Amino acid sequence: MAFWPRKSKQTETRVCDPDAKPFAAFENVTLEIADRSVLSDLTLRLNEDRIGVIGLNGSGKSTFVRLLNGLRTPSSGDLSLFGAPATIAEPELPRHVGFVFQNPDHQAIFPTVEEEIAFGLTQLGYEKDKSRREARLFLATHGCEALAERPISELSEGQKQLICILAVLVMEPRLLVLDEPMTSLDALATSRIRSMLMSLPQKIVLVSHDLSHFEGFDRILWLEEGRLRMDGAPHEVLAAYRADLDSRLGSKLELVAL
Ligand SMILES: Nc1ncnc2c1ncn2[C@@H]1O[C@H](COP(=O)(O)OP(=O)(O)OP(=O)(O)O)[C@@H](O)[C@H]1O
Repeated sequence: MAFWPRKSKQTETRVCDPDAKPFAAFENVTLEIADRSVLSDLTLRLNEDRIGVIGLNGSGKSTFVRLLNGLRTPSSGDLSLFGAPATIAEPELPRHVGFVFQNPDHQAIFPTVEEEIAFGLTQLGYEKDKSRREARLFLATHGCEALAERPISELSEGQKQLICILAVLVMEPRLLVLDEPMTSLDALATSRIRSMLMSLPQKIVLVSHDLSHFEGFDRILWLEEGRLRMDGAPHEVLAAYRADLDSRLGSKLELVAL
């Protein structure tokens, strides 16, 4: 599903400050699912324009980024989003946080591209006709006008993912959270989407296993078994992560050799 439950089209921003610095503040945040600790004791403040999240499978990356748009809530600790406690900010988060999933088929819900884009505008309160017109203009701005009437199901994976990103961008969120959005794309589609992401004015939090996607990023968070193993400048964190992967691979190879 692409969108969060909205309380009302007319929901006015009351508690969130879109310009809050940091946009997210975690204080001893822990999250349990089915009595298992998935995130443990996270304390950090997020304010950079480009933040990457890395870690092995199951380390808690997807769960972590879902805290940023209210899809998950902490079991304990304090989480503040856009200057307000997460539980209070939650109804306003769809206005401020756009979320892009790994699989566009889990996100796109309308038959055609134009309808998918227009839906976001109706959520902002546009009348149906105006939202369709504005959707067309928005697609043209991003060089995608030719796709407007195409059924989403008939698009390539790269085109689908691009439309999913545009469908959240049309709502002009302050923060774009992307959970492995380029996993199924070829090198060309990946490169196009990456350059488009880097040119956006939005703050971005990106989860990826492909470390090359973090070129030009400001900060990397490395999660391991639900804890923050390292947090810092990309060149330092990525080098440490690569070294850790190498040592793990090395020890596995030694075991195989035995
Ligand atoms: N709905 C759920 N029910 C039970 N356990 C869950 C659920 N969602 C996540 N988990 C558990 O939480 C842990 C972290 O999962 P998460 O998807 O956040 O990891 P990840 O780092 O994004 O993994 P990947 O790289 O494989 O996508 C895993 O052990 C997972 O099994």
